[in-house]
Amino acid sequence: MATDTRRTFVLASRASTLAKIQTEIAQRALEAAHPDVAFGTSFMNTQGDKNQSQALYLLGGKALWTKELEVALLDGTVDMLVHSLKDVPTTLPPGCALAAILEREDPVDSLVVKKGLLVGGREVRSLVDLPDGAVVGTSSVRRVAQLRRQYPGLIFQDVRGNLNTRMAKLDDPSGPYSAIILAKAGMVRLGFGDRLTADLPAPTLFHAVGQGALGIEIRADDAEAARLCATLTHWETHWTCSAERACLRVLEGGCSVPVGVHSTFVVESAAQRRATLTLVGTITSLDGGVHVQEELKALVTSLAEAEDVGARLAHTLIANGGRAILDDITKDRARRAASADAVDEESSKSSVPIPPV
Ligand SMILES: NCc1[nH]cc(CCC(=O)O)c1CC(=O)O
Repeated sequence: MATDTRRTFVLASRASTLAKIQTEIAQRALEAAHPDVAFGTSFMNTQGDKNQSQALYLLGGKALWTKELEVALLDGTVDMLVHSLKDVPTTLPPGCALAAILEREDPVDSLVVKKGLLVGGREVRSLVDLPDGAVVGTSSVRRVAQLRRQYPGLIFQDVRGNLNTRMAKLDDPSGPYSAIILAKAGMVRLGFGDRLTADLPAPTLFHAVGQGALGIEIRADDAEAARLCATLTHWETHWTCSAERACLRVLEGGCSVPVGVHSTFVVESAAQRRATLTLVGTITSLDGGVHVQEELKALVTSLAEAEDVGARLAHTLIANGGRAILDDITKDRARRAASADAVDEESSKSSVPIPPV
């Protein structure tokens, strides 16, 4: 089928600096692969960008960053949504489909220490260098749950806003944060790689499902967009991230549940698409008290087999203590959402602490 060269494909994303950079990455890759086709861009603010006061945990994490974009996609205003894959719900709305998953950056979480911070006259190089009572910013329950367990002396506090805003809050001399924790991929894409103090790989932090990868979402019936996007897919990333997403789909969570993963994908044969996939999954209670961790390793020869590894891992996690943790979280969220509704608009603008301790 020949490409309709008269059509301009509009790529869209949130309007944050990171989202724009990511959209440009996708646009450049599409332009390189399809020099005869025209690609444009469009940027918009989503609910997740607008609601900066309420804890992410209470907002529920469902389609916060994607919904408005999907409306524009489905009504034909735009054609391709460029997302951080970790922000894409595991089940897409009817009529939407993931058409590409680009090669993953390092999915690790990293520590960023406040500019010029000294403890006992020394530079802070890792979390162990921080004194008891130091405030560490992160708005992810996954990070907080896992770190509370290992660093009970530290105080974890919500920090919202796009990456630039968070960095400004960190470096504010009168601000509370000694350090913040962010996804390395976003920092590198933004050109803030030199601010990363230390990586926090598993088993310190199991990263979020899909972290570090970009996904392109299209209308499910747009065969032409699908064909253009398919050339951008990095199959190793696609299979790995699809396994992670299959796990999270079974756990019925979004970015608001403390689920972490660590994946390794060893290609046995690129020509035959055969690989050994090792997936570690974790579910941690919000106070860090209970941590369930399971590992599954399998030879996979198709996307479906990779997804099956993820789904099976989820069932093992559920059976071995994960169900109780997830049920507690559901109950806790309902209780907190009810009490948050009761406070007035003004007081809900103060920073909302993350979960119960
Ligand atoms: N929800 C925020 C978000 N979504 C994607 C990234 C980073 C880039 C990536 O994971 O690809 C971030 C920021 C962060 O977690 O520090």
